[in-house]
Amino acid sequence: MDKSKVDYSVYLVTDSTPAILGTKDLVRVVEAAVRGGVSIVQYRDKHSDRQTAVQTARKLLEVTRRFGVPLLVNDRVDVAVEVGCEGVHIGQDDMAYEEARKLLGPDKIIGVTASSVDEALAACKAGADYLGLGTVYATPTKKDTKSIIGPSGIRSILQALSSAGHASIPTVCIGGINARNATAVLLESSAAPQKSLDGIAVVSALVAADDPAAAARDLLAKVVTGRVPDVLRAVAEATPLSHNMTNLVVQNFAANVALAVGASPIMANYAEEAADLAKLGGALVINMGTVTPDGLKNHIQAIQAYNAAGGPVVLDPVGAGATSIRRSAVQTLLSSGKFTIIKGNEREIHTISNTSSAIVQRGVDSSSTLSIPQRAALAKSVSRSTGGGAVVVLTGKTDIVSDGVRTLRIDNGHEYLGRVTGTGCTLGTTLSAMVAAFRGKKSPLVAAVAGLVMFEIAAERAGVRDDVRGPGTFVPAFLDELSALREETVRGDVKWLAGAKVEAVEVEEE
Ligand SMILES: Nc1ncnc2c1ncn2[C@@H]1O[C@H](COP(=O)(O)OP(=O)(O)OP(=O)(O)O)[C@@H](O)[C@H]1O
Ligand SMILES: Cc1ncsc1CCO
Repeated sequence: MDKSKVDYSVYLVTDSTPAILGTKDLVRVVEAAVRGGVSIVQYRDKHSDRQTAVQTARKLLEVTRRFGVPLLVNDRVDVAVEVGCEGVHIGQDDMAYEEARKLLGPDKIIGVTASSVDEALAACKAGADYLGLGTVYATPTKKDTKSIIGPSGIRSILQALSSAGHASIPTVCIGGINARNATAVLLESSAAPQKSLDGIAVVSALVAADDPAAAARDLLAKVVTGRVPDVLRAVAEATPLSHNMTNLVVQNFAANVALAVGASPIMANYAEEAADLAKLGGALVINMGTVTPDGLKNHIQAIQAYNAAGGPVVLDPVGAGATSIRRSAVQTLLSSGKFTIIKGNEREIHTISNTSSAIVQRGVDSSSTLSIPQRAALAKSVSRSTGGGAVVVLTGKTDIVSDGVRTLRIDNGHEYLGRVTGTGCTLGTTLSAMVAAFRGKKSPLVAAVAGLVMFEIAAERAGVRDDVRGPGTFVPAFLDELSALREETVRGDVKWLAGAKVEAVEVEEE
């Protein structure tokens, strides 16, 4: 397991006590929660004897390995060593970091709890792989007021970490976090410049839940939404290059949208330039809207240049189902390299899908519209079928975003977006800015959701303005609102985010 790729978004800490677990089976609860969106599990059991702890850890490991998420053991390093799980979490009173590292070796994850700036800095210095910051709020089991630091304590620690050069250490907050307070904690702590939380750790919000999978989905949507300001701030800070190889219709609109969201656009269709441009830390948009044989050759060369430089590539297969040329062009593009995001409407994404998928075969002919569960299954299966694990964004009145594991729906937007040409294309440009600026954070899914939420809430705000009387007056108002959302977010005013309609959706395994 590559430690740098661990996703800390929704971090489940188990509790086997009857007061929290009740009479349920812990392994089943964990399995349901992981299916719902938990990205990392910590087995915490202060009471069982060693043999029981080893047995339970083995059962949990069987579940977490099946879903590809890491399992850590709280405190009991010997149990972690015996079962060979991905690492441990240690508190300030538990075995010292150095001793744990000696027993586990360099490749295992060691997380450390920190309740103060000093503890956090010491843990970073020792070499901890991530920090659990808290206790945020008192809980029935943790009333020790000394360690209760609230969201403002979290923010102070994050600020100190970033000033001390530890901005890249992953952090989760822990202690009394649940679906009701998660958004507030994430937004308040993300007011710290440069550094915000990577996730939330929860105990009873999942272990005591009647439906742990639904509770995990709910938390996942909140964590992803709570990270939107991070992405927008990263764009504002980096002003990343958005290199567009796009269609003839949207050149000017796309360049203006790039500027409004905080990126630096260049419309450059000559692929010989791509190797140089790829070195500038931006992202490439490949839009097939006005495909030509020459354009296709340039697209392939540019995709390969960005792949070689490790730069993100957004594919927009415009009109992919409309002609046989486009059908084969999109296949040529897909086989020519890797994509970070593939964005298209239902017909386009369906065209590039592997139509052996039962869900797709049942639902689609040229005129049909898929239900939300079918669209979610389609996005997920297309993401899985692209070997590199591209995030698939399926647009429409409801947008679906899937990274092949987690699938979310976004219900924001305004009908004027469907009455102006090129909104899909300029959304592609927006997404390129987001993935370019957020690439160090390794979460193109979060970047994609941020782009969608910003784009669509800007459209909602523009759509209700008094000076907007139709699609014509909508376009300039939309540019204004995109720009205003960026400015508000940079100022730390994220009230607009309360209007975000993001939900995780359950997708049946095929
Ligand atoms: N009726 C609607 N209500 C709300 N949002 C919408 C509506 N129609 C489209 N959108 C939004 O508009 C954006 C573009 O999606 P759409 O599916 O229209 O793209 P497209 O067909 O590729 O567009 P184009 O070809 O014009 O570039 C998405 O963010 C989508 O959510
Ligand atoms: C109208 C049109 N034709 C080719 S691309 C494009 C822009 C919307 O996708």
